Amino acid sequence: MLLSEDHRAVQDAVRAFVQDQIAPKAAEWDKSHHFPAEELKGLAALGCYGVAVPTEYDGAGLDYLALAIILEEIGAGDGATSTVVSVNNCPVCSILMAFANEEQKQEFLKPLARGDMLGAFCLTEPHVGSEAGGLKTTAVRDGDDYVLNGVKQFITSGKNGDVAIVMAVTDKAAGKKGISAFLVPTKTPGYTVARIEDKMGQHASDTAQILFENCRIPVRYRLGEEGQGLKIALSGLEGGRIGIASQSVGMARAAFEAALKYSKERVAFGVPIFEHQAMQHKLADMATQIEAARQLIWHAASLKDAGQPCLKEAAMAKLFASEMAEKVCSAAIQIHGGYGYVSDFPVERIYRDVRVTQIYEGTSEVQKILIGRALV
Ligand SMILES: CC(C)(COP(=O)(O)OP(=O)(O)OC[C@H]1O[C@@H](n2cnc3c(N)ncnc32)[C@H](O)[C@@H]1OP(=O)(O)O)[C@@H](O)C(=O)NCCC(=O)NCCSC(=O)CCS(=O)O
Repeated sequence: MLLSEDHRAVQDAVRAFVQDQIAPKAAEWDKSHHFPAEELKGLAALGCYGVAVPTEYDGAGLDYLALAIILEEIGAGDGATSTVVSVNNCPVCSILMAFANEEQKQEFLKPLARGDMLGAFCLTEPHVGSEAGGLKTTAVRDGDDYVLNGVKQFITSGKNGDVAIVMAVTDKAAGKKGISAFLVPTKTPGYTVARIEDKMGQHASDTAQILFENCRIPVRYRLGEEGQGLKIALSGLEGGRIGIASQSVGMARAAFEAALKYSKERVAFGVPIFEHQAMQHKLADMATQIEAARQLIWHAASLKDAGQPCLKEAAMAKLFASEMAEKVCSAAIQIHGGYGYVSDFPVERIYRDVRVTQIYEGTSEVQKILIGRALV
């Protein structure tokens, strides 16, 4: 698929910023677990926080293809940073665009799209991940308020975020149709960061467990109607999966480029190892897999931009890209030999960062459920 001049311009601008401001700092952020607030502001100024949000709501007014391109570029610089930006765009901004009323858009969507606020998405719970409809957090109506109680798990930007979209049960008897969605400013009393996860990778983004203890929010912060919460969450995850697929390609690309460079420098048996046919075959496979994943993502994004159903295509893109990325990053370590296993070279960090793409925003197994359903 050929990119338009406009998409190329977006790609060039974000790539230049990422290679200047993010990629050189990623290793240090990984070691110090530093949250890159300043660089995120820079990305927000480039329009990366609300890429597909219309300009009337302070977004960049672009499309999902642009978002895919942008998240690949950020992912190539730092996986963790691309996760923060991805979640803010989808599911957070995309859900607000689709389900928020005008007042909610003014109060939350505009600052989220500008980068004056950062968003989080609270669906997963300690005992409920893939079975999204089985969540236990409750929201009980009390006059003009709802009172939230429960625990949410693995929440990107749960600590550094300003507002969270929270799914909670409002009618237990109604099962999946008894779940509702709420906007919860993270400063609301009763919203507590219970723990920050000590992760394998992606150290520059916070992943939090959030405790809701009698967390009281006004009824006007409910998104859509009571009972629409699961639909709202799952529709937001569709674009989110295009985003995670895109960051996977970005990380795989960075690992591939590091391996290609190393293969031209490292000498074995009298020649740079790149000269050995076995090495070229490995690199050829990696480049081909990356391009195949990218094309699946751009296809899914283009369908979404055309207003066509893309649940299956987004699942395929996420499944293929995240599985591909782990294999490519592993191959990049192999090409580096022992140096691939130590932190002097970037591939060790990228491999740790990329592993979770097969898990969050729906595991590979969940993507196969979605693809399988579409085949019936
Ligand atoms: C495994 C599942 C796919 C099972 O789903 P269900 O069978 O329980 O739900 P459905 O009946 O299919 O859907 C419920 C409802 O939603 C509507 N829906 C579904 N998808 C869409 C969509 N893309 N657009 C619009 N509407 C949609 C569907 O039509 C139904 O509505 P009606 O009843 O017809 O009115 C599912 O449970 C699943 O996907 N599980 C994985 C959850 C997941 O990805 N979790 C990760 C969360 S985020 C995270 O990991 C943390 C990182 S971060 O901070 O974001």
